[in-house]
Amino acid sequence: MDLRLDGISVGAIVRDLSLRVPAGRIVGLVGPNGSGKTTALRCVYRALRPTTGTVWLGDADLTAMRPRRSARHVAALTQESHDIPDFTVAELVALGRAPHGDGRSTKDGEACAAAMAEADVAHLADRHVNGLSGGERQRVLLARALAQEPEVLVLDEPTNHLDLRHQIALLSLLRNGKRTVLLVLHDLNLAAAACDRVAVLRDGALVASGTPAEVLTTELVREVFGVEAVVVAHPVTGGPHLLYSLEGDPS
Ligand SMILES: Nc1ncnc2c1ncn2[C@@H]1O[C@H](COP(=O)(O)OP(=O)(O)OP(=O)(O)O)[C@@H](O)[C@H]1O
Repeated sequence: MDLRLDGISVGAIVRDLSLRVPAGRIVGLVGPNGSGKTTALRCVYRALRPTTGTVWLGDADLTAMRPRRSARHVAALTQESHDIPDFTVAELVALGRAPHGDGRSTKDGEACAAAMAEADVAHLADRHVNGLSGGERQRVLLARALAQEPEVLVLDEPTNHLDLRHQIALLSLLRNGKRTVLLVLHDLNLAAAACDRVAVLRDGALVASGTPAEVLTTELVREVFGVEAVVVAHPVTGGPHLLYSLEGDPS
């Protein structure tokens, strides 16, 4: 099902944002710090109600759906994970099954096992979440979201804390899956590699949207991020790849 943000505003933080994520596609939301990316995402995973506008999942109004029902369709990996209870990894991942039932059926067990394998945390099953490293914890929260078996995944800077191998594994998992994905990324090269389309926010408003090659240009990066970037073709994939120098380096 398509996910559609239709004229979303949140005070002056997000302004009249319209964005479509076609079913099974990955759209990356990028933009400078404070441009409203997390706020826009929070409207999709229901942590925030937009002041105006609607979030549609197919032809259903997500903002009007009961939370338990919307959680059967949409799972989120957020930056709001500071107060998770000190469960074991297996217990925390099992919470992802809550929208579907009591979490005790064979199907629930299978979904959790598959999610933990996908997120590479099966070996941590009996560890307590509070004793994990930042990256391990991030992968456990991903496993919880995957255990929800959502059609739509919403992720806020999911590569945060992850080492290179796990960054690539996570984005490959999204690419190779069939889910509809909206994610915030800071790394424009990861966005170029992983996303079908990229949407750029500045001061709460959408300033560009299109394929990575259409959007991630030297001009856009200069105008929106104030950074000089050279855009080259990735030698393997042919997609856009941005090169930067530090200020003061010879040019
Ligand atoms: N609950 C809130 N009350 C007041 N201001 C808020 C609130 N949440 C966010 N803001 C402000 O709205 C602006 C956008 O915040 P948001 O977190 O959406 O940006 P972002 O693009 O995700 O930023 P970053 O890249 O730094 O994570 C910021 O200036 C922030 O301080």
